[in-house]
Amino acid sequence: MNNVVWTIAGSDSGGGAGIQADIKAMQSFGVHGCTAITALTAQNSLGVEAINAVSTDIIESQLLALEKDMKAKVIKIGMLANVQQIQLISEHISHYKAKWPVPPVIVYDPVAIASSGDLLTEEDTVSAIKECLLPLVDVITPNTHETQLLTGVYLIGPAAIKEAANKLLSWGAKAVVIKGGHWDYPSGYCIDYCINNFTQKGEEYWLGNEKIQTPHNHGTGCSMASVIAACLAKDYPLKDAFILAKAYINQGLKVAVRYGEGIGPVAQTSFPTNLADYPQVIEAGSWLGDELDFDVPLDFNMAADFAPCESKSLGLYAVVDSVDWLEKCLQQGVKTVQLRVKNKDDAQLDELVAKAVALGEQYNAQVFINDYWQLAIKHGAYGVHLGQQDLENTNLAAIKNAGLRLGLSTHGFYEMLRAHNYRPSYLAFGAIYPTTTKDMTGQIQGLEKLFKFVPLMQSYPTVAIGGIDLKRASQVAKTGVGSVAVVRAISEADDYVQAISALQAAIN
Ligand SMILES: Cc1ncc(COP(=O)(O)OP(=O)(O)O)c(N)n1
Ligand SMILES: Cc1nc(C(=O)O)sc1CCOP(=O)(O)O
Ligand SMILES: [Mg+2]
Repeated sequence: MNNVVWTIAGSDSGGGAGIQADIKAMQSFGVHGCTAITALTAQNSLGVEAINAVSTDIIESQLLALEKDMKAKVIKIGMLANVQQIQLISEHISHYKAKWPVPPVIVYDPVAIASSGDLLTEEDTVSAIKECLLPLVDVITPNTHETQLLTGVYLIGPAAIKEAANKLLSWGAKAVVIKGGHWDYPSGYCIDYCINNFTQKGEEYWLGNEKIQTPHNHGTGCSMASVIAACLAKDYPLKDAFILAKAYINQGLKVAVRYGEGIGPVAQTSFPTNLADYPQVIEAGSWLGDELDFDVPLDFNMAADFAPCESKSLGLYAVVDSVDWLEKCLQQGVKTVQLRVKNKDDAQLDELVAKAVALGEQYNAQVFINDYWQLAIKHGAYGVHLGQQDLENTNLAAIKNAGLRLGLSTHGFYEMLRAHNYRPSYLAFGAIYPTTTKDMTGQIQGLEKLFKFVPLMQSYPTVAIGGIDLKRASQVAKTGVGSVAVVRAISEADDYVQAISALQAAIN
């Protein structure tokens, strides 16, 4: 695995921002940071005294040395001190994208030094960024001040944020993260925006949390972009990298201290493990969603705090596609079962759900119905299991008011925090391993992430799903997850009775 990330940026003699912050933030996320220095700034906690641009020859010699031996998976670009530097870096990036066996992902954090905006106010600088660099950039991460300088859009509200982000996309960037640390909208909150045309067209995300009150925030921009770069190098999707970067900054701001007379640097800490440091995923129907003028989908009716499950540990969880299999599992003592049927007509479904609910009652077990929440309500099921894409067109209030439990699927940090908005009855993490039961391309989490998800969501019953077989079940259980959900490990076993008892033993 190539965990090399380069930072092409300026040195901050005060140690709080630039190259110095980048390497520390990258280190916190377990990637190796290499550097090509573009400027030697003379600064301390009171301000910037000088910016000494490094010559393009010296920058090039650093890039050539790295290219020969330590190619990067992700390149983070920070301060570029003049048009010549922008042109040089653009030429090199263009060569890497064309010639390297694996083209690097480019994260560009435009730096308008201090609050004066010096480096981004020259017209030729902005044109060089637009014309040469932006078409090569995968993710640009300006703060609101830098966004205004680059786009000319005055950021008075959410519509203006979107307009500016779309301008940056139209100039070639594949994704835009606008850091809201300097934006006080709504008052007392820090709201960040991301639009991603990188993997999927026009996916957008808003994150928010109450502003952390500290003057010691030097280096937050560089650190946030470096964490995004590090996470992308570790194959996190951008929406998860965005979440983790914000959580890391929140964690660092809470313990930041001063080292000189002036503003101290954001503290460089470690992978965020405290839920209180994570931002909120802002959604339609929430208070912050209303403040940001989100449209509420027609069939959606927000609800949170669903009925709890009897126990925090749901044990072996059989996911089956027929009433016949449901009964076989119940007969073997499986206490959590899900009816997951696809492609049946309405009349058949009604009957299947009615039978599944009756069997659950007969065996005193928790039967969840996948997808068909109206039928689950109609027949008084124990609970409903829904995916993230179901959330927009489900009347959650109806499920809650009927007293049904709600289980939610999550695939990564972003979806986990989104699900947390609804305080469901349990959270499922998947797909832990590759599976042939369902196309989970790009959504395989692995055990390392499961080890992070479980303690963050410790107030919920938790479930792991995807590619879990008898050999893997005990490893999965060691993460502390309260339940292991399987399809093929039971349905394709040579002897399902023996498989169920072996899985139960492995989990316990
Ligand atoms: C326990 C559990 N976890 C995740 C899923 C996946 O549900 P969903 O996202 O609704 O996808 P489909 O199962 O409908 O394809 C699940 N069913 N059970
Ligand atoms: C139905 C399902 N949902 C998943 C998710 O990650 O949301 S993975 C999955 C398939 C699980 O099947 P098996 O145990 O055969 O791998
Ligand atoms: Mg479903």
